[in-house]
Amino acid sequence: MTQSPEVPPSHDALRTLRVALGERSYPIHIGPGLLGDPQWLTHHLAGRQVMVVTNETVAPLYLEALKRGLPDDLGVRELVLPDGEATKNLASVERIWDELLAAGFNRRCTLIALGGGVIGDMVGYAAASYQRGVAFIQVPTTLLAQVDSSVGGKTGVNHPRGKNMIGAFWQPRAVLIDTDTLVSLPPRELSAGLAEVIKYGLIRDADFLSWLEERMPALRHLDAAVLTSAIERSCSLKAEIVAEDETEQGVRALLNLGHTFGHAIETHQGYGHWLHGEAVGAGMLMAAELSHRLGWLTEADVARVRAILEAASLPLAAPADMKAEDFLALMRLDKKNLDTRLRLILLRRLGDACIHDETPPEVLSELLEGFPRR
Ligand SMILES: NC(=O)c1ccc[n+]([C@@H]2O[C@H](COP(=O)([O-])OP(=O)(O)OC[C@H]3O[C@@H](n4cnc5c(N)ncnc54)[C@H](O)[C@@H]3O)[C@@H](O)[C@H]2O)c1
Ligand SMILES: O=C(O)C(=O)C[C@@H](O)[C@H](O)[C@H](O)COP(=O)(O)O
Ligand SMILES: [Zn+2]
Repeated sequence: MTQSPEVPPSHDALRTLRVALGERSYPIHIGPGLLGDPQWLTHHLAGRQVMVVTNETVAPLYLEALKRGLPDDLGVRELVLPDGEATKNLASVERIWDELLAAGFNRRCTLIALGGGVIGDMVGYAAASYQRGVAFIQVPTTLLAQVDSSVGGKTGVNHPRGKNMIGAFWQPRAVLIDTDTLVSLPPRELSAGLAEVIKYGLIRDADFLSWLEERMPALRHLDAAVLTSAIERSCSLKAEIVAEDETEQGVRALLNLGHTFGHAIETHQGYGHWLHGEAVGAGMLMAAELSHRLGWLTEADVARVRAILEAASLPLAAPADMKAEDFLALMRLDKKNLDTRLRLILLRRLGDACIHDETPPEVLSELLEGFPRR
C-alpha cells in the first residue's frame, strides 16, 4: 500500500491510497467534493455502457451529483433499489441482472455502486456474476462503507440462515470516497461506522486506538479533518491486510473481530433491526471479555474497549431475546469455522488480534450466559 502519484496538485485535501493486488490493483481516492468531478470516475470505466445502482434514500441526495462526474454523451442507466439490510438478498441482485439484460449490457459494461455497504455488497456481487464478471466502481456514502465494505472485494448477500452466505471475491476498479456525503448521515449510522473504525485499532494498531479514544467527540461532531484522517488510516490498514491475503486464507480473518457474535445477532434478528456496526460493536466487547477470561486482556483493557464503544454510542449488551444456545447454533455456521471447531478472532493484547480455535466450550458458554442483555 503506497501513496499514489495520481494525486493532482490542485486537491490539497485529497488522498489517494492503493490496494496492491497485481493486475487487479486499484486506487482509493479520499476527499471532499469528489462526486461530480469528471476526473475521478471516467478514467475507470471499462467502456461506454454504465449503470449506477443506488437506493431510494441515497438517490435524491447524491445521484445527480454523481452523474455530473460522468461524460454527458454516455446515456447512463440508473437503478434505484429499496433501502435496508433486509433487501440484501438474491432477489435484489436478480433485479440488477434483469436491468442489465434489458438494457443489452455486455461484458464491457461498468456498474457503479452509490450508497452504503448494502448497495456496495450487492452491486459487487451482481458485477462478479453478470456474464461471469464485469467491472464495478465503489462510491461509498456511509462511514462504514468508506472505511470497510468498499475496499477488499468481499461481495455478496445474506441468506435467512446466515449473514453474507452467498457471495464472491470480486475487486472494484476504484473506490471514490467523497467525505462530504457524511454530512447527511444519521448519527446512528455514523456510530455503526465507528465500530469498524475502532476494530482496526483493536486488531492491528494500538496507537490508532489511543488516537481514536482522544478524538471520539470530534468524530461524532463530524470534524472533517479528524474524520478524513480516521477514514484514511482505516482504509490504509484494510488495504494492507487485503494485499497480504485477498481471499482470507489467514490474516484477513482478523477483520472479522466481533463478527462471529455480531453476525449471529443480525441473523437472529432477521436483518435490519440491529445495524451491522451495532452488532459488531457488541460482538467486539464479547470478544474482549472472552479474551480476558482466557487470560490475555486485563480487566483494565476490557474497560478501555467498553469505554470507547460507549463513547461511540454503540451497544454494550446483546439482544434480550437471544439465549446462549441461539448464539451457539448460529456461530456454528460461521464461514471461518473449519471442521467442527469454532474459530474466533480474539485479542492477545489491545492492537494485537489472533485467530483462535481452542476456546474451551464451557468458557464460551459462561461468557454467552453471563454477558449483559438489553
Ligand atoms: N464487503 C465488506 O467487506 C463489508 C464490510 C463491512 C460491512 N459490510 C456490509 O455492509 C452492510 C452495512 O453497510 P452500511 O452500514 O453502510 O449500511 P447501509 O448500506 O444499509 O446504509 C445505512 C443507511 O444509510 C443510508 N445512507 C447511505 N448513505 C447515506 C448518506 N450519505 N446520507 C444519509 N443516509 C445515507 C442508507 O440508505 C441506509 O439507510 C452490511 O450488509 C454489512 O454486512 C460489508
Ligand atoms: O473484509 C473483510 O474481510 C471483513 O471481514 C470485513 C467485515 O467488516 C465485513 O463485515 C465482512 O463483510 C464480513 O465478511 P464475512 O466473510 O464474515 O461475511
Ligand atoms: Zn463488518
